[in-house]
Amino acid sequence: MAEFREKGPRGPVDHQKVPTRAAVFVPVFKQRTEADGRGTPGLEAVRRSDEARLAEAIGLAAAIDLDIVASAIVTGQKPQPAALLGSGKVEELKALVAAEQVGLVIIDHPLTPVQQRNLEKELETKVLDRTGLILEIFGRRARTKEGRLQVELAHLNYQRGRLVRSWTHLERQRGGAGFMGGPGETQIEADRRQLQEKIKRLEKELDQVRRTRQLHREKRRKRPHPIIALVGYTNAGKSTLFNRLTGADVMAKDLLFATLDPTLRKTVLPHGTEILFSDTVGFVSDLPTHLVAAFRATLEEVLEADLILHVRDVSDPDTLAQAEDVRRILRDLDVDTEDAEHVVEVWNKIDRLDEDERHRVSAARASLAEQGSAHLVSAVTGEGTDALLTDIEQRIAGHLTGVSVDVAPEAMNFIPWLYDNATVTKRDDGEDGVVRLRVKITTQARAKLHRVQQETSGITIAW
Ligand SMILES: Nc1nc2c(ncn2[C@@H]2O[C@H](COP(=O)(O)OP(=O)(O)OP(=O)(O)O)[C@@H](O)[C@H]2O)c(=O)[nH]1
Repeated sequence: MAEFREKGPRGPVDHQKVPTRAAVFVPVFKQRTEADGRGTPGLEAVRRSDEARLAEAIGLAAAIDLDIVASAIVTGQKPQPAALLGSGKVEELKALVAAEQVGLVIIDHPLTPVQQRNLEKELETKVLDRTGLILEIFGRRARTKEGRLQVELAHLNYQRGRLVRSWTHLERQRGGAGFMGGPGETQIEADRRQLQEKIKRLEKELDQVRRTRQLHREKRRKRPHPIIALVGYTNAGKSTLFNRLTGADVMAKDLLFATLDPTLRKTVLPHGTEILFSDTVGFVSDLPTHLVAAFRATLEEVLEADLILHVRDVSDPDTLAQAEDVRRILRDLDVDTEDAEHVVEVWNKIDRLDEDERHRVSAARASLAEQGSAHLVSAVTGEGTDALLTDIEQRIAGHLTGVSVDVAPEAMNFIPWLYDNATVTKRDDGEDGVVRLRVKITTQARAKLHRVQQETSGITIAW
């Protein structure tokens, strides 16, 4: 967890902007709330410690240009409707905020619009809740047009939710139904309409971008390369592993959500199988449902993957809770996380474990044996990655068969087809003009190859 604390704000540098002095507070209530529980019901063992929650919140805050000058776990009996925290606590925070000249307060808990407004008034600073913070981070990280549009849309939907809620809240205060008109309401109505229009415009634009991407995807689908998707909690080491496995140079920094847009890269496995690796957005606990929905399209890469690698940071004391969060989001996306054939766990950062911890992790892994194994790796040192690649190849090979193809000179035009529809693992250009190829091919492409062979003379195939 120290890892989070070491992080400085390393977002895209804006030289004109001095980092905002910020404070991070994690409310913890004796009377547990759903948001506070954060784990899966019944999974007490994986419930985050308060310290881990604080460390993560600081890490998230540091992911944007903030200078964290104060942080604390704030305990209370139960959430208060007015300002989430009781008035005594708010007073304490106010003093801290003033003493440290804090310009932004992050509350790692969902806030109702009323709570947010009241806290802003009391503390005399801007206040962000967890969703607001995650949206800020996403906004800064999105690179592609689609990514940017998705974030903007999620932001607007978030705002819309807050407008609607505060509006109904006003209604209730005024005595509820029957009250029509009035300046406040008209203004909110107008704001809502404007938001609605903007949302519609964005949705249309996004649709267009997606259609273009869909076309690319369909083109790719015709290719025979299996797709392996890397998923995992933010900072688990997906991009580092992606680089290690593909030799790519994707930004892998101590930067949360460095990968917001999916990145695809082709690589060749030890025995010559070509595959595409896809690096995807990092997950985080309490990812608001509408945000997951917004990224659904991006995550379609994951849904269509032949194999999903769930990358976990096993050096993080919170690794169990993080894994559970990732599984929950995957399940939301209709991925069967119990399917060990399809989802493989990769336990990363083992170089950070001492002897005892290694033992413990190995034992935990051994106990998994029945449900499919996990790979112990270090994306940084490369330990375990060869075995991982070999395992991937074995799993993928089930989908591919090897075929030998001899192409006579009169059928040379057929060779590019073969490169497009199969993975060529060996090629001999014989002196007799015959090109002898060894290829790996999907069942689908096999049927096509059979048809092409019947229509073209000069092709000999040993199935
Ligand atoms: N010691 C050690 N550090 C690692 C390892 N893998 C990744 N890291 C570090 O962990 C940090 C996060 O790595 P990334 O690869 O950016 O993580 P990610 O999962 O892609 O992060 P998001 O983009 O936030 O989803 C970086 O500082 C990496 O250098 C590992 O095997 N060992």
